[in-house]
Amino acid sequence: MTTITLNKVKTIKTLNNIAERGLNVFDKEHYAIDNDDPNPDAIVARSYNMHHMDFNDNLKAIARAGAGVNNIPVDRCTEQGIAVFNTPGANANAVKELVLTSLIASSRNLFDGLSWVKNLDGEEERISKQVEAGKKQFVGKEVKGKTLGVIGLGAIGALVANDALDLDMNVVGFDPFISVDTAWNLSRKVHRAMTIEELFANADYITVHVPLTDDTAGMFNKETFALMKSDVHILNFSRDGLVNEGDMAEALKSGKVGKYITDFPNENVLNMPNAVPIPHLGASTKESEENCAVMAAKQVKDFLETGNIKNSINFPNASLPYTGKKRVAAFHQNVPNMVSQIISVLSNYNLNIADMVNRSFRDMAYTMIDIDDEVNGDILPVLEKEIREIEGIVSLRLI
Ligand SMILES: NC(=O)c1ccc[n+]([C@@H]2O[C@H](COP(=O)([O-])OP(=O)(O)OC[C@H]3O[C@@H](n4cnc5c(N)ncnc54)[C@H](O)[C@@H]3O)[C@@H](O)[C@H]2O)c1
Ligand SMILES: O=C(O)CC[C@@H](O)C(=O)O
Repeated sequence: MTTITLNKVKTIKTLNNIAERGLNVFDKEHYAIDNDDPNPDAIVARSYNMHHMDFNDNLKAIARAGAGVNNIPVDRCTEQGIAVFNTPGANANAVKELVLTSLIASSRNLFDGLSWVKNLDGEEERISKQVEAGKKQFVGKEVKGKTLGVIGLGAIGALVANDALDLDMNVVGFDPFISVDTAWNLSRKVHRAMTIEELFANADYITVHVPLTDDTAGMFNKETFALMKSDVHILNFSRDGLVNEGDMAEALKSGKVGKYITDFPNENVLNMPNAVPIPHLGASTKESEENCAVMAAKQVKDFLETGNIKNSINFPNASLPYTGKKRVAAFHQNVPNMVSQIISVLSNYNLNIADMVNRSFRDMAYTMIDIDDEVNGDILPVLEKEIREIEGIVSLRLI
């Protein structure tokens, strides 16, 4: 087994509450969790909005213990050479369970019924009379035999779609970018809609599981509501920005949308009739919080110690077995000659290459080169300086 030598204690800053099992991945000999350090090596966060934050030059990685990364200024991180990670699928089961719970509970008017009954007062006999007289206002609908439209068949959407079949629902899914892995896991009984309009036209319930991006923002609006059945129930456990909330308020008032179940309450939602606001509980289970925190911490630790990358959203995935030899890890523009220029610096110092990997992602690329020879500590700063000076290098580490 290769022993990894860390020169100094690295600091990890956490934003939000990160499960202890995840933080324990960072052994105390080599890491300090220090939320006051202005120059941490890495940040681990959940939904904390980082758009207003400045990032120090020492920061190498940000890990989102969760799926959505719209709280992170990803483009700015890429410009500064900071790797951003997330934890795909680690909280999917938690969200799926709450989606299916809310689907049935809201269809049965359970949330309204519970608030009503909690406000009843009087003696037992009077309460039971009020219950029997009042319950007719909460008559609901069974989901069996109805059609659920699932927009986005990724980690969460695919689980929801498969399990809704077990509720005897018809399931229609729409995802033009579905991954091969998810397609394999999706039941053949899930009907794949060719257009989102087809899904809108047929669904009695619609649940959305896509990231918030420039393309998906406001995808629920008065034009798309017009394509839906009347009294459709919409479940949003993805992000509030997917919905034009002014249009949603109108659609709820007119009855076009029967219920809007959302994990993202705000002032608008709280004032909407028939909105069911849930306090962002989708991923809030012990299991999911631990899964996400452990996965995020392992990815960051591996990146800091070996340069290897898994589940980054702005760096390419790249992996080279770590043998303990001196490793050059460079994040750079995806343009010709970068690798040869780095190798040329190494060969000027008569350093032989043991292994290397070069991967690209959009405009950027990542190169790791293991040096076969013992490198004299004195030349490391010179090597670092010369490689950094190559045009197109964004960030560099000699690990
Ligand atoms: N409520 C919560 O606590 C909670 C927890 C986890 C995730 N989320 C949100 O849910 C989203 C989905 O999570 P996930 O883990 O399933 O992510 P995922 O990346 O596994 O799946 C997203 C899917 O959406 C698809 N997609 C993208 N654009 C689309 C479009 N225009 N139309 C249809 N499909 C489209 C992608 O192809 C992908 O398959 C996250 O981005 C996050 O915002 C919320
Ligand atoms: O951390 C949470 O509780 C929510 C996470 C969720 O919104 C996500 O995108 O993964």
